[in-house]
Amino acid sequence: MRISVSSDMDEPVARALVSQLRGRGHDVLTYGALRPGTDPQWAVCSAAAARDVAAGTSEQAVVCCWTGTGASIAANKVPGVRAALCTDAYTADGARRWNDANVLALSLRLTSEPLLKEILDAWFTAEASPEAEDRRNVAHIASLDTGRADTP
Ligand SMILES: O=C(CO)[C@H](O)[C@H](O)COP(=O)(O)O
Repeated sequence: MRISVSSDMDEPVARALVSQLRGRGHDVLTYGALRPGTDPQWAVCSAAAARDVAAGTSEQAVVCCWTGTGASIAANKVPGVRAALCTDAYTADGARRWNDANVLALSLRLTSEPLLKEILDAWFTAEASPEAEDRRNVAHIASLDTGRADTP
């Protein structure tokens, strides 16, 4: 699939991320410090990658910053985006399964290359739950995006 990737810092793990995604056969579009000429500020490059997902030009995105928090906050401001900050494989599995997350946020500080592989394995293996309760939660997130929440 096509995946947009952003990072505000040119760290070895960010480069490993791009390389691992390409190695898995994905078409990777980079932003920020990974792509000279684009704005490397975490709020800017994370939102750029997230907007690709909202626009449908990328199926998913991975947004990175030192803590992962700023990248996830910025990505989640884009309507239609469900970004999840994942620091382990279990969380990545749950983010895809229960949250139907379409953007993976990573901490450059906490993610080693072996851990990155575990997180990506879980992220790309898990599928969104078809359970009614899970779909209702995800639909509620969509209603929050529009400002017309379906419940208080
Ligand atoms: O984790 C981050 C934001 O959530 C940034 O990566 C961190 O603040 C470092 O940014 P800078 O190099 O601009 O100080």
